[in-house]
Amino acid sequence: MSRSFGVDLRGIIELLSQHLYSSPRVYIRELLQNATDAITARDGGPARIVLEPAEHTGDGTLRISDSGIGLTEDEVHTLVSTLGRTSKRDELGFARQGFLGQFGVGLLSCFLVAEEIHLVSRSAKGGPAVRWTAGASGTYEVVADDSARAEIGTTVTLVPRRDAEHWLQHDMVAALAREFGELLPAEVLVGTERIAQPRLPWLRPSDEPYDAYVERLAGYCERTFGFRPFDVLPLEIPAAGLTGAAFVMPDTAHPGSRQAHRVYLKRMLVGDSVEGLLPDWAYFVRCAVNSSALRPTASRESLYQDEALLGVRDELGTVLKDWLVRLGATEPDRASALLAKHQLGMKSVALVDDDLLRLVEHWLPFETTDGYVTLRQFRRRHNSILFTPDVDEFRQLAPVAQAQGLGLLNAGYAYDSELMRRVAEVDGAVATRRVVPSELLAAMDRPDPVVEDQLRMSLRLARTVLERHDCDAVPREFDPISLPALLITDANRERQRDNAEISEHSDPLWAELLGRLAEPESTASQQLVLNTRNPLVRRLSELTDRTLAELTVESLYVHALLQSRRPMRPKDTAALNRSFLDLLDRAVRR
Ligand SMILES: Nc1ncnc2c1ncn2[C@@H]1O[C@H](COP(=O)(O)OP(=O)(O)OP(=O)(O)O)[C@@H](O)[C@H]1O
Repeated sequence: MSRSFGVDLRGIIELLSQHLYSSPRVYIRELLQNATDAITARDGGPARIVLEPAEHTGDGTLRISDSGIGLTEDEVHTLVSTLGRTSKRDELGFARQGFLGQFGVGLLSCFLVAEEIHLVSRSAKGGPAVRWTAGASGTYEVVADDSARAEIGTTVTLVPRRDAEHWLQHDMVAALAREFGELLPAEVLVGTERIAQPRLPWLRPSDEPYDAYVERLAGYCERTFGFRPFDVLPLEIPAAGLTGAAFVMPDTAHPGSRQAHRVYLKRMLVGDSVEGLLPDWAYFVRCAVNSSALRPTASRESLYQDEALLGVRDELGTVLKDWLVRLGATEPDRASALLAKHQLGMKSVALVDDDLLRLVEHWLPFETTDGYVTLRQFRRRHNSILFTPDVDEFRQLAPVAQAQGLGLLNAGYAYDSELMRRVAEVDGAVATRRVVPSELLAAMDRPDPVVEDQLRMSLRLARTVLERHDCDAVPREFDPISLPALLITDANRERQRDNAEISEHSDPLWAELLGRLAEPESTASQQLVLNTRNPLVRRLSELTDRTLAELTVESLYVHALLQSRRPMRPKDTAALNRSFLDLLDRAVRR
């Protein structure tokens, strides 16, 4: 007698195909999963799954037979014919240990490729064999037929949907069975070809030398992820029934790139681009793992975000961190090569992890006025780290700082300034300090009073010219001599505050100097520091042509602005054009 599922089956199939499963290919996974679970439930019986694709059955159908526990007629009614019913949960609805399935909808995925499903089964519990036939239209039939099957187990036959015939053909079935079921703990055959290999590739047989093991895993990584790993780490978390391997990528990876791990749950593939297994900072590591305790989402294509997954993520993060610290201690050259490639990730972890902070201090080179050196080397030379939080500011201040014998570090790249703050938190406030531009000003000498006097008129003129740029002119003697002027953007109020800050940390001489520098009458937001050692600046006082003197001052301002690499405002561009073209005009006319 034909019965109805009592639901709109076509609607459900459409729901599954469009919103749950990414592709019809998952039907093979669901069939393999049911066969494996049935074998597990039989406990101790033969473990054999045979897939016969269309070329083998000869009638376009696919047959999959297992030596599992089978189904009685009653079970076919209650379990197979009732959507959402499953034998793989206990009375309280918890997933039963050892089984892959849990939702009671997997068999329906066969309707993504099949018009009809035939199931013939004989139960290990006894009773006659039973035949179940269901159509995608939503009807099914159950018939007890003792002659349908002699051995205990189940055979499912799929009659293809129109246009889905290719899903049931040999090459497709073999490829999918290999992908999903390669590690299943049963003998899996497609036709006569054996698919499953019982050994998890990352487990090391007791007689395998460690080097050969690492080499074998490197080959596995190349085949699976497409890169030869920088290093291979075996993984084991007994509490999560997890074993596997982590592969460190040899080249720069993007910190924002998606994690893509190959994950098996109870030896069935979940996917090869599964996310969420490692902390975000470990973006340069790929894992292949099998776990018996983590849970899949309903689609079985990703991991369910629960406490167990969070625990695993933390533990794997610790394993990777320990490895990094060990590498730094035992193989410093390799550690620094790795750090150089994965700087961003390392820096981001170092912000929250002191072990990694030490590693970064030891091995990561930073741009400084001493060239590329590590934080540790820099601190050894200068006691504390004076840094700029901005690359442009570093470019502008480095030559001046260098000439004054001050060590300056470029902390203008991602995470650098935060790292400096972290070092100060861990090692005390004096360990690192942000440079304030006026600090450099403080390190420069005031000009000789005679020179200052000679330049008095020029300075007055310069202040008048620069007023329209909201800029003050300040004379100082500094190196390098070749640099005529340095532009310091430092709003007055901000400067006062910075000065107060420096006074707290500096010796009394500096504090006094800074006190003198806090010229209260100046409210300009910028200062053009004119280098009184520079010949061009010196010659300013000799100019009798006022217009030429004004043009020269404006050119010095624009030049210093360009040097500072700050954005040009329209009025700056106008000044650049005016001064450059007028000077050119004068030169040509002469
Ligand atoms: N090959 C089989 N041998 C024995 N029982 C089977 C077989 N295939 C399906 N069943 C029974 O039918 C039930 C429903 O199967 P279905 O694949 O729809 O869901 P499930 O495997 O329980 O859960 P999931 O939706 O997570 O796959 C199973 O719980 C199982 O009891």
